[in-house]
Amino acid sequence: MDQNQKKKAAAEAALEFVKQDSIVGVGTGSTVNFFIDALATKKHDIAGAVSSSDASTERLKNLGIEVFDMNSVDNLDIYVDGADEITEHKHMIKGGGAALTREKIVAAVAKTFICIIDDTKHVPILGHFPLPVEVIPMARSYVAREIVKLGGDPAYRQGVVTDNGNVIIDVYNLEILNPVELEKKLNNIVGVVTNGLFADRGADVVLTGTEQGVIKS
Ligand SMILES: O=C[C@H](O)[C@H](O)[C@H](O)COP(=O)(O)O
Repeated sequence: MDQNQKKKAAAEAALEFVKQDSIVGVGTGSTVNFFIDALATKKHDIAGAVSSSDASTERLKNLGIEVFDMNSVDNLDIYVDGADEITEHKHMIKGGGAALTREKIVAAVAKTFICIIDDTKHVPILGHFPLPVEVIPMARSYVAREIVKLGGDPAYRQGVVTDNGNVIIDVYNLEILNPVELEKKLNNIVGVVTNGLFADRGADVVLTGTEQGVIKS
């Protein structure tokens, strides 16, 4: 079974959490694309979706799923999204696809965060995957200098503009022993919109696609 088959299996397993007539929070990325395709098979059973990126919105609409404005939704049962890394404490690094800020907003509103991944995403300590930080463009150099003070190696993600019109700094060479604390410290730097640590609000349910099938934790 290859990585894509594992992602697809995890994504399809998330369907069991989708409640009748509900609005579903939808993340971004290759694993979520499998979820959106699966969700389309239930489109007449749900009220619609809220989306964390222009890319997911387009895919949802193309498959006939109504996408609501986030400001018109005051609560969500579930948010389904992938991750770039996840620990046994369900802390994550996200934002490999630059969608971290909208992902964090939708996740914040949802009661249950369901993380769908293949088994390569599990790590003992976060930080091997470079940590994405979304930054207001004029603050880019300042934020990079502040990140160096925190012990990271910042790299500007060339050519990438987020859906919010900002830039991404990827932080290399971090061994993140206290993700909740680092998440707060990075968010305190002026010019940072948000960072890709999802630790203060991590996942609630993890569905991992493996050779042996989907494991729920
Ligand atoms: O910005 C992108 C998101 O945080 C994705 O959820 C994350 O990068 C995982 O993506 P994929 O499912 O493609 O591995």
